[in-house]
Amino acid sequence: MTIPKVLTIAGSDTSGGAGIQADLKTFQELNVYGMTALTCVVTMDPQLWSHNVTPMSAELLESQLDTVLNGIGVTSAKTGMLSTVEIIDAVARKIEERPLEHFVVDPVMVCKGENEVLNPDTAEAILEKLVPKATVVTPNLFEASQLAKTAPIRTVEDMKNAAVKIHELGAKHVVIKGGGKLLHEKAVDLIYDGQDFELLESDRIETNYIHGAGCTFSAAITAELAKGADVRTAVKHAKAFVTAAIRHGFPINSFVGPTLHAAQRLYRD
Ligand SMILES: Nc1ncnc2c1ncn2[C@@H]1O[C@H](COP(=O)(O)OP(=O)(O)O)[C@@H](O)[C@H]1O
Ligand SMILES: Cc1ncc(COP(=O)(O)O)c(C=O)c1O
Ligand SMILES: [Mg+2]
Repeated sequence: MTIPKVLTIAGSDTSGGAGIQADLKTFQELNVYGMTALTCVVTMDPQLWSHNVTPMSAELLESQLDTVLNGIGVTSAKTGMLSTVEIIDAVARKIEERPLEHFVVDPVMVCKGENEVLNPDTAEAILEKLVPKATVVTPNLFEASQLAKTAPIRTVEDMKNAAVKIHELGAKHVVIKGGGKLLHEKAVDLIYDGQDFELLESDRIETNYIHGAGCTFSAAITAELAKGADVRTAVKHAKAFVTAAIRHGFPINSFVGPTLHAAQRLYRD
């Protein structure tokens, strides 16, 4: 049996719902073989749940990328939290050395519940160095406004304008996640390929347990691409996967609730 091999280049969410943990759980659910290049470790204050990000050195990240890209090989890879400009540079260099069939860039700039960009320099580096190499880029509304350098995005029309600008940066497909924050009754995501817009709508679930939803969504896209789906089909399967995961999200303490990565398997949603 051959199983597609995939890589996530992302941070560790110690609480298990987002980051590299969400990616690996999603890969496992979707029948691909997951590998990792760790960029940083995120820990939380047990009393306040404020986040602390400790980056890896760029050298250590490069060694991990060499192991996987040069020593094994993958069909698709994704990025998540990258934390420093040096790490983003290292990722860009390694991907240039060994271009991938599919490269999904999830331009993580914020953690849910936190409003500040983790590091403003990284937003600019992601835009310049990684977005042009992306098969698919998957910003949430905040990240899309940062990449497109627009005012806050509130409507589907705003999403379309931002998608055009992000496509001009060089990404082949732009997927903007409206999620629960758009002025819309549904949870709407937008796909743009430089020609056509397609809106994906799902029921908007009333819940606070959506920690890691974006990581789960981009990991599912990466897995589906590795299995041979075209981008639109991959995004649609990923949307169904994350919607089920959100529907069965649950609290792990009084601060945070992740999505349930196993939801499709356990509940046949
Ligand atoms: N309340 C919700 N109900 C249904 N789907 C949602 C909800 N919130 C987010 N989503 C979906 O989850 C996926 C991740 O989006 P989002 O939570 O905005 O990303 P991020 O975690 O990167 O901020 C998208 O497909 C989005 O539409
Ligand atoms: C390591 C890591 N990556 C990514 C994220 C972003 O998660 P989300 O999928 O909710 O956007 C977080 C949020 O806490 C994180 O800790
Ligand atoms: Mg995100």
